[in-house]
Amino acid sequence: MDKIEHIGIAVRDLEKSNDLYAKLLGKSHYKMEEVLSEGVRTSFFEVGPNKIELLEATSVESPIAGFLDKKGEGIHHIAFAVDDIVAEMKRLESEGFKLLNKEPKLGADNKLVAFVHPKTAGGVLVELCQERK
Ligand SMILES: CC[C@H](C(=O)O)C(=O)SCCNC(=O)CCNC(=O)[C@H](O)C(C)(C)COP(=O)(O)OP(=O)(O)OC[C@H]1O[C@@H](n2cnc3c(N)ncnc32)[C@H](O)[C@@H]1OP(=O)(O)O
Ligand SMILES: [Co+2]
Repeated sequence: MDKIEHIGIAVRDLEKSNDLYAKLLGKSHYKMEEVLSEGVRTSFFEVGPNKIELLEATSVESPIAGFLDKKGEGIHHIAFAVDDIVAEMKRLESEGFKLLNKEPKLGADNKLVAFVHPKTAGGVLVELCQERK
């Protein structure tokens, strides 16, 4: 794990939350992007070497919709930057963590991503992110 790549925050209204985080951080988001496969619309803010990723559900099946229903708005996941996501997935599996996807999948912000089940990671949903070449 190289660094915290982003903190994912579940929000109900992306535009409203963009305004809130722009006030909080003193700067606007630098991009918005929809990830159809995840049923999310995202908005990214840069904070030094790290990022904040706001996530709004675009479908009722979206993991974000389920999270909002059960827990409301708030921190959803922590994403770590990795050099070799396949190797890292294998290492985590060998350490007893449960991966939520067999292969890396396309994420937002030009990344390959994978997720670790929160029940095997101390109650935290962990995302691995590898920069797509
Ligand atoms: C990829 C685009 C973008 C990017 O950065 O590139 C993203 O980050 S997309 C983010 C949205 N996508 C995902 O979250 C994919 C991975 N998530 C999942 O597969 C599910 O959400 C899962 C498996 C974490 C939970 O699914 P399920 O609907 O089965 O939820 P339950 O409510 O039954 O949860 C089971 C158990 O886990 C706890 N839980 C659920 N979500 C979280 C969370 N975000 N953080 C911590 N814990 C979580 C939940 O409370 C249940 O625990 P229990 O003790 O049984 O109540
Ligand atoms: Co993320």
